[in-house]
Amino acid sequence: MASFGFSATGTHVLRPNTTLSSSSDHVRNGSVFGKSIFIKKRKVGDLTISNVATKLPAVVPSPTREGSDEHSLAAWTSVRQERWEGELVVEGEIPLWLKGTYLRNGPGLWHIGEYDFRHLFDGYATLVRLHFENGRLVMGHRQIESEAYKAAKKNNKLCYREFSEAPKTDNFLAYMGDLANLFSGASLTDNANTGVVKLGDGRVVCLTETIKGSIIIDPITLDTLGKFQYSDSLGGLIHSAHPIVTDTEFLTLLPDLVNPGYLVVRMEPGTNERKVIGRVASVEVPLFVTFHFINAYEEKDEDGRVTAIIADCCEHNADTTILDKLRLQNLRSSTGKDVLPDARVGRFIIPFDGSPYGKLEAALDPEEHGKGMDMCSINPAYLGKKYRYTYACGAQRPCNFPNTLTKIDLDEKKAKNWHEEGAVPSEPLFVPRPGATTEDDGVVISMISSKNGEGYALVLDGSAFKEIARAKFPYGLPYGLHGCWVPKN
Ligand SMILES: CC1=C(/C=C/C(C)=C\C=C\C(C)=C\C=C\C=C(C)\C=C\C=O)C(C)(C)CCC1
Ligand SMILES: [Fe+2]
Repeated sequence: MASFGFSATGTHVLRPNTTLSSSSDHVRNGSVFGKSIFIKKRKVGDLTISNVATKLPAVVPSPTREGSDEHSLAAWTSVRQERWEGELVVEGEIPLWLKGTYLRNGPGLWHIGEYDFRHLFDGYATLVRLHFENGRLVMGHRQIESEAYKAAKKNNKLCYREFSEAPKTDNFLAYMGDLANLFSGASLTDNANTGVVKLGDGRVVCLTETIKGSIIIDPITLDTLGKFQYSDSLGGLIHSAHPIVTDTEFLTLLPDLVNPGYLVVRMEPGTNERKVIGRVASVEVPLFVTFHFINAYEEKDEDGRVTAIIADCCEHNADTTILDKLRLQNLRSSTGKDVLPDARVGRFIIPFDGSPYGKLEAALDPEEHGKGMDMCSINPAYLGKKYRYTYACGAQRPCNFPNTLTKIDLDEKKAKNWHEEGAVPSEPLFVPRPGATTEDDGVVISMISSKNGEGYALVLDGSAFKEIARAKFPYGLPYGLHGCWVPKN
């Protein structure tokens, strides 16, 4: 009995004029849960793609399990099989300049055997790949082979602590052992399910909030290549899984438990060594709740002197109940109910005049984006600079989760919203057009869960914020968190 519920053969959605290769291209490629995956490799134009037909036990989550049935939103239902790859049929036109791969990571498998996880963040890392080239689109998805995931498969039970889940202990002694392992970090997960970044040296690393949950993957095959082993002696158990990554540096925060605060660390491309470059000094600001900062930059006066730091974030009105709303039972049961707590683009104004107080205000009227706001991106060329546009998920009420894609103009204080009734979009990633001279010249990529249980990739024009292409997935995929763009060089 396979430990994970997967469906039968992966179906392949192919463009009308392509044919599958001969069976001689079948490559038996390892096995998942004792079953075989057959991969057919073939050339389509200059795209090498493989169609993965998985012969796995047809164990589909029961209607009562995970609240799933063939018509429920796939966003909150476990990914139906370990992996799939194939070319999708594109409706509309993908710009020929769009050449590269959008990788999106997220917690897409929310059960083990008969046990269903409680929280969105608990799921095992599911990596989705959208490769754009010559106006065509190849999609793939695959589980990340963390120690936590492999142990769960092998033992058919939770073996490491996840966000809201802890392994069951049989007795008090085992409980004390688990507690000791918590403080040593041994029982903390390496389930790298939160984000994925491309380092300046080309390595692609999946991340979660635990340092040991830094895992290198192959951006083409989605193979798990191994742990990203930091070579410094900074130690610690957790870090921010939301680093700043450019072609020249990787910056993140390490909590300093000895001298309360955060260390700012920097790692250069081609190395695994993080170096401390500073600490986070602080001023007092109003209470706030955020998961994600959008951008920050120096505000200067007419003489070029820095007068303040402006830092924008997706701010939940200092209300922590958003975490409870992200419990899977709530996400599955409250579809269509207007229970999503309000959120806004929170703008911090941190003064440089020595004042110990900073301000927090809404950067625009939250009604512009339905008082929903999270999962944001910007044009990476404007990182750390004064900018005008951010792309995020907003709300069209009534809703229990952000259900629009939203382009926010911070100068005009206006928003443009894309919405499909009953659908849930994941984080919109802005990809600038090579050679672009304006901030919003590019495309926005997202993955959509439709209300009928299906799913598709969506490409919007970054300026008009109108749909230019979509491509349906072979089946609905679970919700995902953060992604990155890996240009085809
Ligand atoms: C936070 C810690 C841990 C784990 C964190 C994990 C696994 C994921 C965190 C994901 C987050 C913060 C996602 C936020 C999404 C926000 C959304 C979709 C908001 C929508 C609102 O409208 C460990 C690994 C358990 C360690 C301790 C700390
Ligand atoms: Fe995040």
